[in-house]
Amino acid sequence: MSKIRIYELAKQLGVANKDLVAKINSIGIEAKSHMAMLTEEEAAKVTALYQPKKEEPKKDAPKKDAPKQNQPKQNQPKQDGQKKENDRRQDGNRPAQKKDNRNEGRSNENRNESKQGKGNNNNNNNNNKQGGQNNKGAQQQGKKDNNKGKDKKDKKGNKNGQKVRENPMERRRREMEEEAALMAELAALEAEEANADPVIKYIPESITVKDLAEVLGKKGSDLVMNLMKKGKMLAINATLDFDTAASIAEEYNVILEQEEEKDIMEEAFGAEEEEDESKLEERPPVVVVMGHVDHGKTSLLDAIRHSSVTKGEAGGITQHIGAYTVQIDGKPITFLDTPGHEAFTAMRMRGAQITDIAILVVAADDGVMPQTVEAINHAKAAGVEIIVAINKMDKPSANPDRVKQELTEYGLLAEDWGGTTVCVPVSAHTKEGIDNLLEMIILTAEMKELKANPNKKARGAIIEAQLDKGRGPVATVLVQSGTLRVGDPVVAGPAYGRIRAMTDDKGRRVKSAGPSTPVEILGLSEVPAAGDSFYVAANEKQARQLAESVIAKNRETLISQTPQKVSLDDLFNQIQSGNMKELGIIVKADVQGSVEAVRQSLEKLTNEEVRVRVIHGGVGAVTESDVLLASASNAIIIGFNVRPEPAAKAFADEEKVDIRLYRVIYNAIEDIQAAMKGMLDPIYEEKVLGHAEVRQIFKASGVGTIAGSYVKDGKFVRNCQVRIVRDGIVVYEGDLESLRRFKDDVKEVAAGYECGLVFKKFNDVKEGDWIEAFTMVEVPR
Ligand SMILES: Nc1nc2c(ncn2[C@@H]2O[C@H](COP(=O)(O)OP(=O)(O)OP(=O)(O)O)[C@@H](O)[C@H]2O)c(=O)[nH]1
Repeated sequence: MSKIRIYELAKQLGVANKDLVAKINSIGIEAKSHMAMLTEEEAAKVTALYQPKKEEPKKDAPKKDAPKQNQPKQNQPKQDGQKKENDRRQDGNRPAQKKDNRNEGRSNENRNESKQGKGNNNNNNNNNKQGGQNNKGAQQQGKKDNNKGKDKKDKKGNKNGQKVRENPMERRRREMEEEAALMAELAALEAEEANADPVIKYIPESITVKDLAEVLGKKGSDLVMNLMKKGKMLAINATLDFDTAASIAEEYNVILEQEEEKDIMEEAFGAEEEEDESKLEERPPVVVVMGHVDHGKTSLLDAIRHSSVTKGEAGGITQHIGAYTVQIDGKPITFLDTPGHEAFTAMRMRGAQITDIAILVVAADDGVMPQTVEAINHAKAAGVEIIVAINKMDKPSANPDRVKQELTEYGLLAEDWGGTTVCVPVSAHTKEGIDNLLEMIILTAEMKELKANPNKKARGAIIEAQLDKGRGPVATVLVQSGTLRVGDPVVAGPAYGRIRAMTDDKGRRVKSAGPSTPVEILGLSEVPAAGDSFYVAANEKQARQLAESVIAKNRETLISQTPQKVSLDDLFNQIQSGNMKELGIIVKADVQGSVEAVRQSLEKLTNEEVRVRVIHGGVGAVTESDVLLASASNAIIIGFNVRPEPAAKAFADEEKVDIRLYRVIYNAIEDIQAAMKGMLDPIYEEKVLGHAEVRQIFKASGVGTIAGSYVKDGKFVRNCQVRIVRDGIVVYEGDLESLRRFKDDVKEVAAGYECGLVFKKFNDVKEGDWIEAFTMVEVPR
């Protein structure tokens, strides 16, 4: 054993958890609770503390090996079952022990009791009382069944003793009292021990307060109350991460262990484990091309595969299946043929890490533009190697140095400037530099030592998929390991089926596809999503069952995850519950200067609990791509003097991404600051409750003017606010002091009833006045 929890050691030593924790702390080892872990060394140190005490007290108390000689009968039977407790029992048997020593003995016996039955325990108590007179106890040892009877005998014997000796009743009484006290203490310890024996329970990665309460065997409301008393304000439906739940559970003596997050597919097929080196073979790199609009992504991809998709598909030689492989000096490179980072991010969102290298296309005449920055951020976030292709070098206005200069601002320093980023000047038009770029890709890939085992069942990712009228669901898949074959039963998310046919990127029918090979497959039951992983199942039945489980799980996840996205309103709760360690923000503004200003001001808000990080900043409207990034990174979007594009707004609503729009930077900072402290001022909105007409005025001394009114619509409720309208003009707005029906105060008066209204500090109400009742309600931001 390398580590031991304190409660386990306490059990071994037979001491109360609390005492042990105190003792541990007293020797300078920090331990918050009995759940804390001790290293082997620490445990030994602590154990040592308890050993000398056993030996020390009596001169006739035997040392080390002696007990066996002196108290053989007493110890032997117990040794059979409980070697470790043996010594402690001796403590209990010793008369002149100090109080805490006695406690040790007792708590030990207490445990003993639970293990060996009551008789035995009584027996020990007797031993305790009788101190050195161990013989009786010793005679009783090992005869558990007879213990009770023996015990009685003991007592009788004592009584006899009293008769025979005229020894003072007093002493007997004291003894009885002592026994009673001892028993009570024992019971208390027993209860404590029962409590202290922690239970291990398993929970998922996150759990709601309600479910946690169930796990702990408590009422949800009790748990909320207890947490509240400890200063943790958590709603019953609040979701706690594992660590928070575990620390709460500790207080209830429950150890939480995390259930393995069971990915249906991984459970069925096993995680992609480290392969035996000898089985691995080199595989082609998978490359994605990213960059700003019109910087030449398509042209570059085009130039690379020597066709001209921009001028229309040439003779059907190359099929557009979403990915293709080119051979460079006999070495293949697989390109994802979907330029732009949307597809890339969509895949990443679904957990698919399929690309090895990202080519960042930057037009030499245009330089780094907003989408270039986005692309950099996306690639960095995914941990993908970036190679910069400075395109359009054929243009007279091309200025590669400016591009390199601008890239430095985003952490990319060109190799020839002393950095590590490979920058290759190219022209998709003249093909200048393309070979060099491809060479760099090969080099980078070699450095990365990309390998996979082709000799096993295939698994990989869906690159794109659509429903073809004639052929049904068609999916382009990228095999990541193993070899995919026609006839294989596959499952990809909710889709399953036996592969009917496979086509490669050149439109040729193929029978198999190895690692890093893109192929189009037919035969799936439905259209999977880009980014879904696919697996080859044992048979079609297994594939179908797994797909069905995925469908069911997706439904659950959709329901449970939807409200979990971060928003400023629940930021504080998330910080409190430990869910939020980093607040990601995307800043969009009208000018670059504002973006920078906001970035700096916001990042300064970082404190010990939460790090504020602007993961992307740019000029212009909030776009769908911003929302996509926010959603994938669980970030919020802040806009200055910009609006979201309508589609982005709709997308944000769908994805539950919080978009905040401001005109003044300071307001944004204030909001985030307030949200981090849980003090975001709520927004209130007036809600009209009803209307009444004043029909008669009464004066009552001590009360003031009572407006006898008739509720026309809605209702009036106690403590609502009112405005009195006379000839279209509001003459009073304030609180309703009292609401009565006849002489009684009432909670509410509905439409069609008469009532008496008294207004706070306003008596000038007149017949015919129109009263509007309203209340202010908090509205979600
Ligand atoms: N002079 C010159 N023009 C180029 C080069 N590469 C691309 N272009 C032109 O730049 C324009 C945009 O090229 P695309 O390949 O469509 O750019 P893109 O980045 O794929 O654009 P989107 O798909 O709209 O994001 C086209 O008019 C191309 O002809 C180049 O190397 N030199």
